[in-house]
Amino acid sequence: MSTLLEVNGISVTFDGYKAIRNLSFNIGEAELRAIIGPNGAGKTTFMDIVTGKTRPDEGKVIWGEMSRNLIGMNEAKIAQAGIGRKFQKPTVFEDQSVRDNLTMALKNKRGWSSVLFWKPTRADENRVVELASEIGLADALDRTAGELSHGQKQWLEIGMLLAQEPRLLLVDEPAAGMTLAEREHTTDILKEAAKTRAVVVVEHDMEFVRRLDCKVTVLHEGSVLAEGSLDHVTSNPQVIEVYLGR
Ligand SMILES: Nc1ncnc2c1ncn2[C@@H]1O[C@H](COP(=O)(O)OP(=O)(O)OP(=O)(O)O)[C@@H](O)[C@H]1O
Repeated sequence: MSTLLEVNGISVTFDGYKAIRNLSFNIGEAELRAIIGPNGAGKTTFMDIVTGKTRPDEGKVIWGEMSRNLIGMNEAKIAQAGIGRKFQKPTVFEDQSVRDNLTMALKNKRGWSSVLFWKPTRADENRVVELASEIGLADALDRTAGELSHGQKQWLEIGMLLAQEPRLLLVDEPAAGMTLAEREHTTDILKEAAKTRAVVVVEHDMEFVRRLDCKVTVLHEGSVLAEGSLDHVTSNPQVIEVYLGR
């Protein structure tokens, strides 16, 4: 598998505290990866660095075939380069229908210049239906987003991000606040999405991570402590000590 994202020697200090210490690891094209680690391990800061929200003191984030360094690029440029981020809380337009939310996400993909005069084509309408079915909301297209359950809102937001066709999707704690059935469906959506793009999931819920059935990176004190299958990392004595033993 070729590398899509390479985090190379990243360090970040907040008020004298080194939150990220010489962090290095790679994400492949069309890879599903889980990132776990105890509170304060640096998971959110890692996503903030990749998306341009936080600038590291040292290191590079190398992206794509052209090996562009993302450090120093602003958040909008990084999003345009193909990196989407799903925050923990869903941020859908509550007063709009599922269809309109997905349509707006397609519209955003076209950029600001075309936004004013943009009208969805038949192909766009079909894409909206396709996206709704990918996220399990085909029957809810005309429902108002505000009426959806928490899990459904999360899926809608994932659909809105997929509408923008990112090559890398970063997802922050998708399982939080979901029922078991919702968590299972979320796993399916993320696994399916990762067939055609890289998906990186930060998650505390171990059962959810097990169902993702993918390579796991364990962070601790801002560095990679272990990497491999969930069984491999959870049998590592250091991981047990710093993370699972708590
Ligand atoms: N803006 C900031 N200013 C000061 N310290 C920060 C800032 N952001 C993060 N930190 C510190 O950096 C460390 C890493 O935090 P981070 O939020 O990345 O961890 P995390 O692994 O996402 O934790 P959690 O699982 O609790 O979300 C923590 O010690 C945190 O307190």
